[in-house]
Amino acid sequence: MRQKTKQGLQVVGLVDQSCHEILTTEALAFVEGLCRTFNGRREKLLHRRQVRQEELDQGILPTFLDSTKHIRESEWTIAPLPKDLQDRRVEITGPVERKMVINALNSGAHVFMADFEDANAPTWENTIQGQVNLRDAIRRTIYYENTKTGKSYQLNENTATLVVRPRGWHLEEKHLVLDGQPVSASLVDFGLYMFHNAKELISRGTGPYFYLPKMESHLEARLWNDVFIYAQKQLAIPKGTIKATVLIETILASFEMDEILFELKDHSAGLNCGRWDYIFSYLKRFRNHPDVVLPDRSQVTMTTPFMRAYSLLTIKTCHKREAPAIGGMAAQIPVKNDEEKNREAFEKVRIDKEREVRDGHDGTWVAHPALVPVAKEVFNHYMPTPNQIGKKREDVEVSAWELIEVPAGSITEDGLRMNISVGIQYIESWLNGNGAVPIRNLMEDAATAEISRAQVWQWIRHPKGVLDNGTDITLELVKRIQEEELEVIRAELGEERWERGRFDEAANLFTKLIEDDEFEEFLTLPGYQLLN
Ligand SMILES: CC(=O)SCCNC(=O)CCNC(=O)[C@H](O)C(C)(C)COP(=O)(O)OP(=O)(O)OC[C@H]1O[C@@H](n2cnc3c(N)ncnc32)[C@H](O)[C@@H]1OP(=O)(O)O
Ligand SMILES: O=CC(=O)O
Ligand SMILES: [Mg+2]
Repeated sequence: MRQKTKQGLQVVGLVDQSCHEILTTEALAFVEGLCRTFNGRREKLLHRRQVRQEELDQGILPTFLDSTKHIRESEWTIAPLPKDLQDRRVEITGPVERKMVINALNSGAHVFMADFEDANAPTWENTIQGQVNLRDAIRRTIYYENTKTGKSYQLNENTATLVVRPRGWHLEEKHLVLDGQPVSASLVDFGLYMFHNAKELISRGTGPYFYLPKMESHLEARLWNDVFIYAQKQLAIPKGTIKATVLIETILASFEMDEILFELKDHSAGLNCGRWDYIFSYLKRFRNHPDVVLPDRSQVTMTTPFMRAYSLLTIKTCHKREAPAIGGMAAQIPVKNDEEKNREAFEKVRIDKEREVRDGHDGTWVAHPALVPVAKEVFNHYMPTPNQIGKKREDVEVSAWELIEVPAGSITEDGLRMNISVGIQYIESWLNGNGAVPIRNLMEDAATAEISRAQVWQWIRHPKGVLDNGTDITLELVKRIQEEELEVIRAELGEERWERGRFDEAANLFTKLIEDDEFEEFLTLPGYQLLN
């Protein structure tokens, strides 16, 4: 069904009651204004990413920019933080699904990052229903009943501060078309949320707060800042009301942290270490460098030198600018029906959070409500104040070389099998509308799945792509293992789940991603063509 605004934004997709409530004429006009004003710049910045890739392919390595030295070397700070973003010691994340929104807000975490990005498969239904869920949560009318169990859900008196992550600049929303072109998904998620909720949030003593994903440069941050200025003006709310935390989750952004904070400084709420996309970005941007081959995914941790360098630099940079530096996501989640494994998983999370807080992070992410107390206990112990922005970490020195240093390690058959199996299982879930899934007792989302497929792509192509038993990793080997792993998945899940699943499509997409010499920028781009 198609619906057309006066100005020309078309809705291409099912228009149900939720759509009528969210896609009002006024809301669509607001989104259209955003798209008309900013899409040209978005496209240019995406093109710039390609140019930067070509330079990297030619061996021009990233460095701290000469042109912005004055920003790095001068004294300035971000604007003061609002009260409800000063203590962010535990942040839970999750997709914008109704039950999870309620559970996350009730979890005891200080912040809930409601995710239209890595944890969400952007079906039209998830996109619109996500907006409905957030609208209802903000107004505290949200209610959910599980008809199978009879369990009902509503908000507790005290809930987490809500922060929303719109989709990244690279994604489009095909169900909204302007002048024949799908519009920017970032502007849709941001625009609809702002339009419906900014004033309501302010009236309730909080504000429109965002997490901004997958940026590659300070110019992309400047675009967001201009979007904020425009939106605040259009909606007649004070400049600086919007606050945004930028995920440093691309290798190139780690060379521009000061500049990113500076661009957003009236709207900044600091930086976060998006470790999973960061690993993916490292693989992606150096994909044509035969020497930059990472070991098994499980061996690349936050204590791997290039990851540790990035996390410490984030803390130092943020604190110099009076900005919070939020830590990242440990992938462990509770293990059901195995106490010993569950204890080990919790211990891994505890160790990760202890390193973060002792280094100087002001808060951290958890993927599951059961992990909130774990992270909270660690942060309460080591961080008696609301944050530790006062810990300046001037002792930290990180060179350009340390940010990109290739780590040592091995590639094992288990690691290869895991990448293939997890990659396909994740894509299959995503195609079914689930963007965050438990696989082998770990949280998997779009970022972790990207690492899996990028590693296989690289290992096939580079001479260092050799298993620790001496076997060369070839496309033929990967295809054979893929067949075997599909049989394992089928046996594990059972015939019924297999038959109603989309495993053939997922396996075909995975094969295409690793077969194509042209590295696909994001798996969600071809994936989106298969999504309703
Ligand atoms: C790389 C990055 O970008 S990280 C950030 C993006 N990723 C995420 O946000 C992942 C968030 N986590 C999740 O989605 C889930 O925890 C998963 C998919 C990993 C595991 O989910 P499940 O196996 O269903 O968890 P489990 O069965 O243990 O859940 C128990 C309860 O906790 C709830 N729950 C689990 N995780 C969350 C969460 N993150 N937020 C809110 N509620 C949650 C479940 O809804 C369930 O509720 P119920 O008992 O009322 O039915
Ligand atoms: O978004 C977070 C990440 O680790 O990626
Ligand atoms: Mg990410």
